[in-house]
Amino acid sequence: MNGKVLVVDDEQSMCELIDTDLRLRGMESSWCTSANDALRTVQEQEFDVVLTDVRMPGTDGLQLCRQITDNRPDIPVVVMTAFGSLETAVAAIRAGAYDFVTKPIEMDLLALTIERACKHSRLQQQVQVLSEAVQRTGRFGEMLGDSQVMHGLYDQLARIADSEASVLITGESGTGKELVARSIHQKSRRVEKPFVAVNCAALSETLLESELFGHSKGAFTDARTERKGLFLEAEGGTLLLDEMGEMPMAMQVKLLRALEENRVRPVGSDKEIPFDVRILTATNRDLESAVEENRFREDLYYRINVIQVELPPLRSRGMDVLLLSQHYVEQFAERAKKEIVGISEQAAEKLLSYSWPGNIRELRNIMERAVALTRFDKIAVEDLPEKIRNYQSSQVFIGGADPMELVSMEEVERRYILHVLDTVDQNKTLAARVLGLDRKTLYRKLKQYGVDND
Ligand SMILES: Nc1ncnc2c1ncn2[C@@H]1O[C@H](COP(=O)(O)OP(=O)(O)OP(=O)(O)O)[C@@H](O)[C@H]1O
Repeated sequence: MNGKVLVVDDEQSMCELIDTDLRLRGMESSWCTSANDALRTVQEQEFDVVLTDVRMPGTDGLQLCRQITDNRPDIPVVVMTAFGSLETAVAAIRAGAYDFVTKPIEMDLLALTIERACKHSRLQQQVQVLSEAVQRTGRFGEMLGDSQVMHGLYDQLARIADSEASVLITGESGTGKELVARSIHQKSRRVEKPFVAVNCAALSETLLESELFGHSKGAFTDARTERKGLFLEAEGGTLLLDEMGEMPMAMQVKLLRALEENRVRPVGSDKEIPFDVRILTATNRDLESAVEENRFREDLYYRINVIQVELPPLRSRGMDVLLLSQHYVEQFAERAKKEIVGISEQAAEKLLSYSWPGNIRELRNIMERAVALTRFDKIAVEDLPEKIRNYQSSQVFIGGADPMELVSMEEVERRYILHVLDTVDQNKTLAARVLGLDRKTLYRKLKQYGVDND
């Protein structure tokens, strides 16, 4: 056990007894015999928990509890009440106490309560830090994230925002590809001009062609008026072709021609119109395999993939899960006019160990639901869906199958690198970014481990 406890009791012998016991359990501890002394000590030193008796001459334990929760809400207070005095216990909780224990004190139970309170206090501090981080750092445009892998991404985005090169944005569904495209546009010199996005999977081939290139009046049955098309609507700005992997083959040919010539020919027209648009594409498909299987044109692939931006899955972004959760809780709580400050420690643990197949979109939906459901001032485990509550994570078992097995640092490194690779679906560029290694070093290490580097 670790943590620092301030024990307050007007009986010195009681203070000494608890103090000694807590020290034996590995905790740090100090004691005072009056509430006023305690208030002073809390201002001078940092504590994880205050444990106080209720009945004391002068300022009593309940008043002390009120003053601490008003001035230092980050320090949980545990109150000691006499056995059978339930009213006092209720009054203590109302005064803001984290929990209570009854006298005569059962030391194991007290230690457990204090341990829980310490954990709670640490989480509170973490939430506070996260909340400040949401306000302050870890942002690129509208994107949030303070993890190493996200900072790597922000650097890359800052470098490419002002170039004119086509960018292929890849990543699992819900990882923020559209948001990245918007951010690139917002940071580029095209920012004053339009950003236009089109979902290539949502339209049939003919509709997609007239959506992108426009059509002349009477070009087909429904074409009663002339239409400009998205390439021309985005003039001077940026066009995002989303779900590019779904684009029909015949359309791919037409798109390639337009990109090569920087001109579009509206459906039913014989005039070609030049355009000045930066093209961004996004896909959650593996386009390289699609090229190999002849489902995607190789020439178009090279044309759109001048620069590739790979978005890491949420499960490889570490504490960003909590940062984003906190952000959405604040957003939805404000909308619902509910007083919710954050996420309970237990709920945070569940969120951190879940695998997030639907990434940030899934997390956003889950937080919206949790805010609507919760009856507490913090999102609790019961506010989370069953799939998260019951999720069995395959945690990194650095020690291997046998928990008693002791291994060398080198072996720990090998196991961790392989674990990260598994987590990002064997994507070596992403794994290198998560690990903070350059690709060459990662390749060298994988070669040492006998992993195929193709
Ligand atoms: N880093 C981030 N910070 C804040 N919100 C994010 C972040 N990434 C994604 N989101 C939010 O998550 C949701 C999904 O993002 P987006 O639509 O950009 O994902 P996508 O990868 O394009 O998904 P799909 O492949 O399904 O089209 C949006 O509500 C977006 O605002």
